[in-house]
Amino acid sequence: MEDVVIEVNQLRRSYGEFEAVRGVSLAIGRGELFALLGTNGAGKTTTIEALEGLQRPTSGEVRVLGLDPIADRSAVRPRTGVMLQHGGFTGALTVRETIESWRALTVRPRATRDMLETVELADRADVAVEQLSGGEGRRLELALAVMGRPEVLFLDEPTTGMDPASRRRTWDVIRELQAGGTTILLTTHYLEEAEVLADRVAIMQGGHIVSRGTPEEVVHTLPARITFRSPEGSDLPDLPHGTLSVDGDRVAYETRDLQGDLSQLLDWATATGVRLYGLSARPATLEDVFLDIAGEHDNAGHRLEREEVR
Ligand SMILES: Nc1ncnc2c1ncn2[C@@H]1O[C@H](COP(=O)(O)OP(=O)(O)OP(=O)(O)O)[C@@H](O)[C@H]1O
Repeated sequence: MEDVVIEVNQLRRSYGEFEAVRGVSLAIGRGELFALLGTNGAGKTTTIEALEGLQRPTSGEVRVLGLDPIADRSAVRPRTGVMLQHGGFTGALTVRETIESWRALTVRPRATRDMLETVELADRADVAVEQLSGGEGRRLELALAVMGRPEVLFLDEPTTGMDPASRRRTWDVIRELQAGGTTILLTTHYLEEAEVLADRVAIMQGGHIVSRGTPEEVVHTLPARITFRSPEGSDLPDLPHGTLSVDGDRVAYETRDLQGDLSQLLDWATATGVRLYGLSARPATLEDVFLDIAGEHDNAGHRLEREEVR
C-alpha cells in the first residue's frame, strides 16, 4: 500500500490478567474507509483507543500519520477527529454553546452554523445537551469530531441509537468526508453500515482478526443460498455446485455458483413442471459471515471447526 495513514503492528493490550487484543495488525491507506466489526468484547474499542492515544499498547506498535499517538500527541491530535463510544459533554450547556466551546479549542474550525446544518441540529441549537435524545447526542458528537477538518477520523459506533433517517444522514456526512480524502476507521454493529460505507472490513473475535478484505471478498467466504418449498419426498435434482439440505418441505441448496446452479434448477423445474414455492436465491451477506464466525469461534477467537480463516 502506497500511503499508509493508520498502521497497527502486532498490537496486544491487556487489562490486568485479561488480554483484550491479541496480536492485531492493520494498514489503512489514505482516503480509505475501514470498518472494524465483531461481537461485544471482541477488542474493537481497545484497538481504536490505542490509535486515539487513549490506551497504551502492552506490546506492538500503532502509528497514525506516521506518528506515535501518545508520544507525538501534540502533532497528531490537531490532524485527527475522534468520536468516542461514550462521549463526555457538559450536560447543562446548549448545543450551540458546546459547539462554540469546542471551536475555541480547534485549529481551523468549521463555522458553527455549518456544523449545526451538517448534522441537522440547527433547530436544536438552544436546547441543553442533557435534553437531547440518544441519536441527537451522537450527531452532536459527530459534529465535534469533524469540526477541525481532520485528515484521519475515528468513529466508534457512530450511529448507535439513531433512527433510520438519522443513520442515513450520518452516512451521507461520512461519505462527504470520504470523498474529500479523509481516512476513516469506524466500528459498528450495523453490518449494513459496513456493507454500504466500507472499502475494507475486518471482523474481530476474542482479540483477533478472524476475517478481512473488501465486503465482497469477506462475503464470498460463504456460499450463496437457493431456497424454496417443495412437497416432502419430492425428487430433487443434483446441482453441479450445490449442496442440498431438506427440512420437511423446506429445501435449500448452498452453492458457489449461484447463476449456474439457479439456471439449472429453473431448467429442471420447467422440464418437469414442478413449482418452486417461495423461491429465493441470494448471495451471503456480511451478517451471514458475522453470525457464522460468532458461532464458529470460541471467546478467544479460536476456530471451533474447519480450518482457520484469514
Ligand atoms: N478498562 C478495562 N478494564 C478491564 N477490562 C476491560 C477494560 N476495557 C475493556 N475491557 C475488556 O476488554 C474486552 C474488549 O473490550 P472492547 O471494549 O475493546 O470490546 P469491543 O469489541 O469494543 O466491544 P463492544 O462491541 O461491546 O463495544 C472486553 O472483554 C472488555 O470487558
